[in-house]
Amino acid sequence: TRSTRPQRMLKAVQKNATKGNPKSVISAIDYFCKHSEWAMNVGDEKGSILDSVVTEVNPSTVLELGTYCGYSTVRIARLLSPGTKLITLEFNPANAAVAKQIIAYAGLQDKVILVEGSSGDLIPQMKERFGITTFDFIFLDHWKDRYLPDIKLFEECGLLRKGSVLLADNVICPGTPEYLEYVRKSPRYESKYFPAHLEYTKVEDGLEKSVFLG
Ligand SMILES: CCCNc1ncnc2c1ncn2[C@@H]1O[C@H](/C=C/CNC(=O)c2cc(-c3ccc(F)cc3)cc(O)c2O)[C@H](C)[C@H]1O
Ligand SMILES: [Mg+2]
Repeated sequence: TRSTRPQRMLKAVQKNATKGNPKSVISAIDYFCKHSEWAMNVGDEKGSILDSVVTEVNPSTVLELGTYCGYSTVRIARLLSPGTKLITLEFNPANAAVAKQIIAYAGLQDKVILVEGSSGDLIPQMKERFGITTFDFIFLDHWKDRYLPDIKLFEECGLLRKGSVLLADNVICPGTPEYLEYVRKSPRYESKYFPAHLEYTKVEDGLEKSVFLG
């Protein structure tokens, strides 16, 4: 049967990237998406903004919602200080299988805990399963209509502290209007929009950075 796009992306990484070199894995995926097949990775332009926010926060506890193929997982994990791990949630087993191999090809498997399952089920388990008190940094890049219910779940589960940073992809395209309204109107968040473009296109998109005020 025909391969899937994630499988073809993995092949491109294995063919064009250097094992153990995260930068080359990132470049190989971006090249594949620009010259072979578009895919919904955060991409190089928004990825650079993601890099700068991760570097600024220098988080000890990190969560990513929506691993997909692991592109942003690799971008984030390569910047974490020694001993710090990121937890990434992916509910599609086929995506998780590809992401696992891409993360391993980058040599970052020891810095990543990939959990198969739905954020709605897993967020309430973070404390007991992973010994998390609060998250320093959260990257939201899963189904866009799940950003708002999941941020409310973080609040309910006491997983945010004064200064926790949430960074959300696609707040313009495809768009997350309810989430955007919530974080921009709520007195409990200080929100800032970083304009950019939809990965590998000229379409407007951007990232919303929201700091929890406690
Ligand atoms: C209910 C379970 C929720 N909890 C969940 N828990 C765990 N994992 C979850 C959950 N919900 C989803 N996932 C996983 O995350 C991934 C899903 C990612 C979704 N991303 C987009 O839809 C998007 C679209 C465009 C786009 C823009 C323009 C276009 F024309 C077309 C496409 C661009 C972008 O940058 C985008 O990130 C993965 C496929 C999916 O299995
Ligand atoms: Mg996205």
